[in-house]
Amino acid sequence: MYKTTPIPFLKHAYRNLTVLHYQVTKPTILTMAPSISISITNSNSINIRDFVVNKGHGVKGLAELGLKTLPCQYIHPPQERFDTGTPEAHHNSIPLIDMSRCNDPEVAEAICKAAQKWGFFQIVNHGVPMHVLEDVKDATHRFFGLSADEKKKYSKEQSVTNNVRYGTSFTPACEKALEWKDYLSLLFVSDDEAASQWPPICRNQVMEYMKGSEIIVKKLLEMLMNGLNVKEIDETKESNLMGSKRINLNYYPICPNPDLTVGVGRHSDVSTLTILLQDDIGGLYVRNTETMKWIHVPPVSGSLVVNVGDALQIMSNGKYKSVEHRVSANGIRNRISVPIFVNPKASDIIGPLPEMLQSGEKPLYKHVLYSDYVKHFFRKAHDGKATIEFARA
Ligand SMILES: COc1cc(/C=C/C(=O)SCCNC(=O)CCNC(=O)[C@H](O)C(C)(C)COP(=O)(O)OP(=O)(O)OC[C@H]2O[C@@H](n3cnc4c(N)ncnc43)[C@H](O)[C@@H]2OP(=O)(O)O)ccc1O
Ligand SMILES: O=C(O)CCC(=O)C(=O)O
Ligand SMILES: [Fe+2]
Repeated sequence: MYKTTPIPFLKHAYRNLTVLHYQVTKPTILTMAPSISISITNSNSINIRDFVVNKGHGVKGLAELGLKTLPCQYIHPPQERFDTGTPEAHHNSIPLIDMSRCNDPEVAEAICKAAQKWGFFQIVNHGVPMHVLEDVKDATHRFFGLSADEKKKYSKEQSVTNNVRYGTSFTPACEKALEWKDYLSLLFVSDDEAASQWPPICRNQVMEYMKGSEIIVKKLLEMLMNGLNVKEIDETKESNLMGSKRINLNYYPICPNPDLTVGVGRHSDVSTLTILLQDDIGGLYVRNTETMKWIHVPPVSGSLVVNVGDALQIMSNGKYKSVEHRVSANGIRNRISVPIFVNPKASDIIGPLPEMLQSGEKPLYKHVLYSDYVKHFFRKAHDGKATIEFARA
């Protein structure tokens, strides 16, 4: 890698139009992804959005240019940046729950309490084999190790199906500041579709992870329903709770100025439950809804992070909380995470469960078509807890 001098030169205050100018000392070839090189001379410039979003290099391709400074398109306003200065005391973190005694009422109680207070908890001894977790992490690194051209085959523009999507940031077209993350999003429709459409480099490992987590997902939802006095999960409820699954592979490359940007901005998930596998790097922060402070979710080897999504907050009429969370960028190591979003079916209508309203409780949410709800989420930049207002009664 050759040496470059001052990067970037910020042309305009606003990001969409900004062109990043490089000044490069001799020689003028920057080596990037294995098979690609860009020739940059003193007069050359590249358009960041075009390079990252349209050309499919992603933020990983950008990071691999050897930037010394964060491009202005990624600079977030001060109030959205991470102040890692005063972390909450260690005891005040999300619960870590041992699922090996999953028929013990105390375990069920701990889960329901965590879903009410934190909306987040971690589980160990969950029954998903360790090699399945390791394999899907390796597969994630393999997918993002592909060339930009290979990955771009799965982009919105080129993918033969809407159910497979490679992208970067969250909604680049709507965002004032981009997020420092690339992703591959896989909506599970059927074994056959996954076998023919998911990228061969990771599909078996993702399938194993998805199938391997089915038992614990069911168990968690049963416990949570029990806590709402829902004794039987009939066909409709089963569809509302776990009628569809989406698995995202997230990649957060090393960032030149992690303090100025975010990996993922403040949001709540639109799922029923999310089961998240993170590696050992750390960077996920959860809002403590009582103090409003951000709490770090420490990586625990072999654990899975579980969080309540908006669909479950709506169905439980607000009893279980889908809590705001966000991810920092990292200046030293690349990070990956693999969430499984367990959702209602797109065609389901969701609202507070009848059991929640039996005793005269007022419905906090109206009934909404789930696909309308998700489209609303995907139509805007991350905006914290605002999404759920779409379903407010
Ligand atoms: C990426 O960064 C993220 C992602 C998240 C995700 C958190 C979740 O909770 S995901 C769980 C979402 N639930 C489901 O997927 C349920 C089942 N699926 C559906 O209901 C449908 O697939 C659909 C989501 C409603 C989309 O249906 P379709 O009619 O096929 O419409 P499209 O044209 O494909 O999409 C509409 C609109 O949304 C954008 N979009 C769709 N899928 C994704 C995706 N996986 N990632 C990002 N954006 C997506 C798409 O761009 C379309 O907008 P256009 O403007 O392009 O038309 C949390 C945090 C993150 O940082
Ligand atoms: O990477 C993480 O730890 C969390 C990512 C996340 O919140 C999401 O994909 O919805
Ligand atoms: Fe999330």
